[in-house]
Amino acid sequence: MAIPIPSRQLFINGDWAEPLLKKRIPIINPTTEEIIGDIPAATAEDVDVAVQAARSALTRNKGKDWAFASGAVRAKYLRAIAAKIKERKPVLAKLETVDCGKPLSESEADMDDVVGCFEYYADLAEGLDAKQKAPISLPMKTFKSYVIKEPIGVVALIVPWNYPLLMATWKVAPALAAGCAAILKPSELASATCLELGEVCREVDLPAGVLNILPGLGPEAGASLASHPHVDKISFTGSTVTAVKIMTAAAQRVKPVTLELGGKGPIVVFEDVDIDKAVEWTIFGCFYTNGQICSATSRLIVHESIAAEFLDRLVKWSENIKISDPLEEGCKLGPIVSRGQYEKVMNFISNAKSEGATILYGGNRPKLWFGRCCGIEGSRKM
Ligand SMILES: NC(=O)c1ccc[n+]([C@@H]2O[C@H](COP(=O)([O-])OP(=O)(O)OC[C@H]3O[C@@H](n4cnc5c(N)ncnc54)[C@H](O)[C@@H]3O)[C@@H](O)[C@H]2O)c1
Ligand SMILES: NCCCC=O
Repeated sequence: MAIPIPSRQLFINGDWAEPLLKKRIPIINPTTEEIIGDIPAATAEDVDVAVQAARSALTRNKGKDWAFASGAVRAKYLRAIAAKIKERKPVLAKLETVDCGKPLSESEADMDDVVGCFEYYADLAEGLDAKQKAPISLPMKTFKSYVIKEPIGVVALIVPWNYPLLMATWKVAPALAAGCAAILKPSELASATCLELGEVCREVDLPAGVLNILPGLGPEAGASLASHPHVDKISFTGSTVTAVKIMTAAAQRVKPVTLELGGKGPIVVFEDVDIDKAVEWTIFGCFYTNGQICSATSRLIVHESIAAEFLDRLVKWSENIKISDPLEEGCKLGPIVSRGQYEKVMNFISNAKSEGATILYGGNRPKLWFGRCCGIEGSRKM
């Protein structure tokens, strides 16, 4: 099924802008490994322009257009964005799937979450108005104290590829609800749906500069944002290695950061469980999002009295997972997002083997045409 891939530029100051150095990055469909389009690649030069646009958005009309508008005004935009995304769900879900490889049913669920998230923060933005200037009682009558909630300023939002539009929304929606102006830096591996958010912002007439979208390489666009003197805060989701770089850059200006990173998620199975249920949840935890989820149950600790039976059923379940083109009905496992990630996974398998692990199922490409998929169950005897 051919999906039209929109050709977009950077989204800066409410409009599309060609990257100043005219750089672009190919979009590779991980299922077919074909180049199906390209995305603009921002560099430090574009980051400067976008940061300036965001600062102007905060101060325009003395802040009354955005930063110091009522929460109800901002909520109106958030709801309008949610409505447009709901309208476009079928197209956005397909675009997400061809861009990052997750099964279509999961991309559809992500789009529902995106809509829900914008609506949720619209409610919170409205709720802010009643909380403004809440008095705080003090023992001394000569002083008055109030709580005033103000946006922190310009925020840089740097996100990964496994939930491209959803991870972006988790950051964009609260930032906008609070009255910040934002610069979103999607992952170079999956930026297509984040760029469509730019088109949605245009259609709902979001004030110019309130949201800017700058795809690009991490060390170029991402690093320039992290170290920019006029970015007030950074929110990052991704790997720990990158987080260290971002935190180091932010520390030079004592800039606050919020980090959501990866880890190793163990699932612990006791001897008194319903084995089939426990197997089902282990499989879900491990293979959802093609196994590329921060909360993946990537470490399994099973009580030894049920281990043999548990592993046996785990393998049987694994054999029944439908591995296919993620656009295909019923697909449960699509391709790994990129060649780089595929190689990382294969390295994990090879390291596990050399440390004495037994591969119970998979561990190789399941079909020749299907370049990058890998299903594995392993039991480490170490
Ligand atoms: N905790 C969570 O909620 C959560 C959610 C999703 C993913 N993750 C984690 O994300 C990781 C996978 O994502 P990834 O491979 O895209 O991570 P990554 O750290 O390689 O990249 C994340 C983002 O950071 C950017 N980046 C890379 N180098 C940079 C630099 N020097 N300065 C600034 N930005 C830079 C990338 O371009 C991308 O946009 C996994 O570890 C996963 O567990 C965590
Ligand atoms: N449901 C989204 C979880 C994000 C982590 O990868």
